[in-house]
Amino acid sequence: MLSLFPISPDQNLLPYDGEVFYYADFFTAQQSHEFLRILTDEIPWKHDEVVIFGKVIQTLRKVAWYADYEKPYTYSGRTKIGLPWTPTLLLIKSAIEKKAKIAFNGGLMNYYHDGNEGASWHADNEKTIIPNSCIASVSFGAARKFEFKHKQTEEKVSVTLAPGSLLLMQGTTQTHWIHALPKSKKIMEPRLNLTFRQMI
Ligand SMILES: O=C(O)CCC(=O)C(=O)O
Ligand SMILES: [Fe+2]
Repeated sequence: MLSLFPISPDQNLLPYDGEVFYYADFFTAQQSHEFLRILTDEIPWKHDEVVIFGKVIQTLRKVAWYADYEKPYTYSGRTKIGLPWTPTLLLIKSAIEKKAKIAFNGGLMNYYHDGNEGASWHADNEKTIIPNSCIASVSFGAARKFEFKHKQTEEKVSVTLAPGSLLLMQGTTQTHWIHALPKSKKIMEPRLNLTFRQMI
């Protein structure tokens, strides 16, 4: 849903049980364009594999996992070894670290070819993530709706993630809320999303 007023960056988007901060113009339109072009080419995007009821299923969206010194990361029942950071990713990571005032040592990157691809409801609360740490999500390409749902009350909060935006999810967000990137038939353009994380 479009809001008449820009969301204040200092305003917590969640009403309770977590903290989510949104910065619409973290990167300029020109930077976003460049990062989309470079990262689309330089990241070795691969379909994700998830284990559902013991079966390995390939997801439509493509992913890549980066980390400091080849840290293994267990996610959706699969263990992955991180790729070494590229200069472009390090540039983005350091800009975000300055804003969030913390250091990230891992990142799950997502590539959605168009609105037929999304991310289903989940919380990023794997054992390999530092509990209640900050997850920083950067978006380039198509603007997409991103939703939060409280695990008990089922209250929903949604935000449109614009190209060049930064979303910080922190505090108890992953304990009490799940999130999703809903599919939308109207969206024809690709979207690239980088989620920087703090791993144990
Ligand atoms: O694409 C997004 O905005 C979110 C992806 C996500 O939730 C994740 O990588 O855990
Ligand atoms: Fe997530």
